[in-house]
Amino acid sequence: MKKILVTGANGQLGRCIKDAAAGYPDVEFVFVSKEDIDIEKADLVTDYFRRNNFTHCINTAAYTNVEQAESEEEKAFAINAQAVKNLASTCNKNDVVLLHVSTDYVFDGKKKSPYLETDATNPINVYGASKLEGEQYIQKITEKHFILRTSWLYSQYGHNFLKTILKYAEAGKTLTITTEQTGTPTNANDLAKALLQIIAQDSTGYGVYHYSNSGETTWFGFAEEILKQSEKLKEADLAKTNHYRTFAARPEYSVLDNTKAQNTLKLKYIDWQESLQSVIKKTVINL
Ligand SMILES: NC(=O)C1=CN([C@@H]2O[C@H](COP(=O)(O)OP(=O)(O)OC[C@H]3O[C@@H](n4cnc5c(N)ncnc54)[C@H](OP(=O)(O)O)[C@@H]3O)[C@@H](O)[C@H]2O)C=CC1
Ligand SMILES: Cc1cn([C@H]2C[C@H](O)[C@@H](COP(=O)(O)OP(=O)(O)O[C@H]3O[C@@H](C)C(=O)[C@@H](O)[C@H]3O)O2)c(=O)[nH]c1=O
Repeated sequence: MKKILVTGANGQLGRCIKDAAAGYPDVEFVFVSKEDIDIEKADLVTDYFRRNNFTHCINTAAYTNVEQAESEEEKAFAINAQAVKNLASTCNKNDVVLLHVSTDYVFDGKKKSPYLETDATNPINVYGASKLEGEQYIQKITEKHFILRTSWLYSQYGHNFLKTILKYAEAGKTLTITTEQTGTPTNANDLAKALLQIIAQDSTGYGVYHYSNSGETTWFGFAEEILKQSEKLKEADLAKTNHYRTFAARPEYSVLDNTKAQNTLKLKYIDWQESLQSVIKKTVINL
């Protein structure tokens, strides 16, 4: 029987995996939050693996505040790189398959067509650099790994762009949204299902994969679609900018090419606008 450890259980992806896990009654899931297991504490992690016979570990725990990472570099690397290094070596020692989530922000965004897994990485912010180092440790330390790079995650849970936009709109605030970056919004519920599908089909095509919804847009385009679909779009309250000031630089273009995962892992790709509809329904009710 498969026994899957899921870290970062209270984060948005962790919570989406918990929902998706209901479709797998024959699998044992163990969800741990930071309060249960702080992944920075290597001894705790080692001991926890010793006491449990996990077959898989899905690591969703991460430092994800892109802006704050610029002034908390040490903390970002401790969680996204050092802790991941320890997790990889514990998985390796216990013959546990590690599924890890990474980001489009490992790229510099200078490309003009979707990024392939083989394209050179070159992060332009601290968060992206820390996530890349985490990826590199995994690749060096343990063969049995799947690293899924995704982009612009949103869901009905946690903090994300979709919820920020809906809250601003509810409060009647005017939104000024950047057109400076192009990428693909990805429903975290779709990613959760994809991760569980990889495990269910006993895939052994270990390596790095790109997984996002399909299509592309700017953050402005994403905000506009959120407001349209939730019937809150008032043109006068939504403005474009190409000078939105931030601490962290972000890649100008970070669309991910999903062909490898489609062909090798047989993962289905869902249009981002179509996928947004299901989350909008849940999120509006939850606000
Ligand atoms: N959100 C996005 O847009 C994208 C995310 N990703 C990646 O996807 C993954 C999931 O992201 P998402 O669910 O959105 O992120 P969240 O920030 O919602 O969740 C991350 C979780 O990790 C927990 N965590 C932080 N530090 C530790 C620690 N030391 N030990 C254990 N748990 C810890 C956090 O707890 P607490 O809040 O208490 O600190 C939080 O619950 C991450 O790897 C992220 O880098 C990739 C692309 C896009
Ligand atoms: C809130 C807001 C943001 N923006 C801009 C800032 C930024 O360029 C862009 C996105 O803002 P956010 O800070 O919400 O998103 P950001 O934290 O950059 O999102 C990233 O998170 C990490 C974890 C990832 O891995 C990435 O894939 C990506 O999803 O929108 C506006 O233009 N107007 C606004 O009102």
